Amino acid sequence: MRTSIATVSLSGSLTEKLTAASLAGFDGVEIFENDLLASPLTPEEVRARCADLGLTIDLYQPMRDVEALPEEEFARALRRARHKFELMRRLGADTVLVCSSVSPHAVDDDALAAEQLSRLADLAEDHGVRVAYEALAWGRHISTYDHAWHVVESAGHPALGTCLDSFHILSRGSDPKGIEVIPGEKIFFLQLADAPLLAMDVLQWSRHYRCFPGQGGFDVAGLLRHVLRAGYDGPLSLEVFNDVFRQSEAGPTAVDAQRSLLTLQETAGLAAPPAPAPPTGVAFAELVTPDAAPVTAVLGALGFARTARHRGKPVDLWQRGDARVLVNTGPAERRDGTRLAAVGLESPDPAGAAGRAEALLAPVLPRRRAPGDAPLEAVAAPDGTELFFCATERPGLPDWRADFEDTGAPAEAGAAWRVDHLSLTQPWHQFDEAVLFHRGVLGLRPQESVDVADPYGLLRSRAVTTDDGGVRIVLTVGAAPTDDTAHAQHIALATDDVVAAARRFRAAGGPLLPIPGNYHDDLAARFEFADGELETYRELGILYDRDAHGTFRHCYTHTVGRIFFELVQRDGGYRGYGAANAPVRLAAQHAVRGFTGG
Ligand SMILES: O=C(O)c1ccc(O)c(O)c1
Ligand SMILES: [Mg+2]
Repeated sequence: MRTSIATVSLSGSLTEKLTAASLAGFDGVEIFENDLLASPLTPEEVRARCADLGLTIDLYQPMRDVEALPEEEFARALRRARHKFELMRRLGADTVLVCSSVSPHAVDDDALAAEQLSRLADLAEDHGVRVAYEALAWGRHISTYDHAWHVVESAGHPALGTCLDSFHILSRGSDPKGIEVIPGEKIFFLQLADAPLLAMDVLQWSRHYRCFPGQGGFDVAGLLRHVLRAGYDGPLSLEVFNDVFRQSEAGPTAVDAQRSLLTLQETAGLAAPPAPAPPTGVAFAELVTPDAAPVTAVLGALGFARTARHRGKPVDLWQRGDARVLVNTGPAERRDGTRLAAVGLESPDPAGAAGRAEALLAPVLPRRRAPGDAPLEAVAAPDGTELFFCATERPGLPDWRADFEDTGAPAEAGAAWRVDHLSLTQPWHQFDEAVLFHRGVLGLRPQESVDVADPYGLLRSRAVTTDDGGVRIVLTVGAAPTDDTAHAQHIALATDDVVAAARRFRAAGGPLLPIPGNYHDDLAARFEFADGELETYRELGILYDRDAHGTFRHCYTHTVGRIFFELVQRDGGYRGYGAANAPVRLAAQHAVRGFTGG
């Protein structure tokens, strides 16, 4: 179907918004009145610009406080409307959005509302314009879509139809099934937006927290199915009021928006991009560093061995069990200190996964291959992390390790070792985009969003995972960009004996993050432990958590550059990440930062 986006969803001048929408592949736009008023372009120039960019103007909006008014006030509304219809002729826009009245003078009288909307539609018809009437969730007397439709239906005017907006419908908990009784040709326009599930005033929620479908908690695809069953065949248009998107660059936001519509259409059965081929595990995590010594000292103390070296690049493979860490000291990588630059995702179908990623507008990375290197498909995540789709020991697929030569160093025993999860800090303005990217492009499932108190800020964290936990990526955001502790990334390593792993690390000279005694005192109050168990945790700085499924024990290494490691032991199918312990961990990291340095 045709795709459209409201200019209010993007940042910048009208020209910047239109350019971004066009580059991201939208077919049309809804022009917001404020964007036009603030533009130096004449309506004719806006029309020409849109035509040059291959965009149609699908909607002009909004007109407010038109219906169910005392006659004098309605006369003033008609006067305004006449001006706007004339303007729309200059723009070449044929549909205007009218929001349900919020005026204190509006009366609770459906017959009057229908009569006045009908008179407005008469005037619109004379100008070749159609009126799409939308119930605002906070409308004074008309605030639900079925009520708005009832008024439109009783007006019975050919130039009057309704505009459905998923936010207004779903935020009020209305049942979208009722949309199916509306004749498709009377749905003049469809606006789509998602939102996180928040308990707050609906106007504030709408004006500040909307997000693109797939980023929040509404079943927008379910609503779309009802709209399609009604016979709607107009554009799918995104109308997203969001404080963060208003501050972000329009170009990437528009791509994020288009990706949202692509996955939404897939879910609703309207499009079939290459099917998701979710990763089954983490093949490797790649660190880049100007100086390998500090981080390889940590890996060595954790029991990793340098088992192989890349044949053509300064990249070492460090391994313990199925946990693999690449340490890259390439010259291009010397600037930012030690950081996690790439993730190898174990894929049953690397080419298929890359094909889907490309279809969903993920930037495909140039293959940095030397002749003879195994083919590696890679895309960039929104935060710049390179994601490689690769295969380890899969019959019929090239093995990424073919590019590495064994060092002969024996890997330490530890069959149970693997990457449990990766925690990746997102740029503050790309959190929702990152969630949608990992869900849509990689086929991971977003979990609940969690707030974590940091002594100097508040972090938001959301895991995206495969159902079996083979891949777990924790996306985090928050605190000031200058806060190094909140912006560290980490690699969590699963072991079946965290106590032994912690002791080994410490015996090898690796400092474990010290945890305050108050924390362990509190654990004693919350849980019962076997004799000596708590004392061991206290001694090693091991944190503890329990959920309905099992238990979680974890501890932390010191930080090198932007990276630290976590050792975790999950028992009994524990599903979380120890979020309850994260504030203590963050405070402890702030406390040691002064003398262990970055
Ligand atoms: O917040 C508003 O006023 C507003 C205006 C126009 C819309 O289409 C809408 O959904 C909300
Ligand atoms: Mg709307």
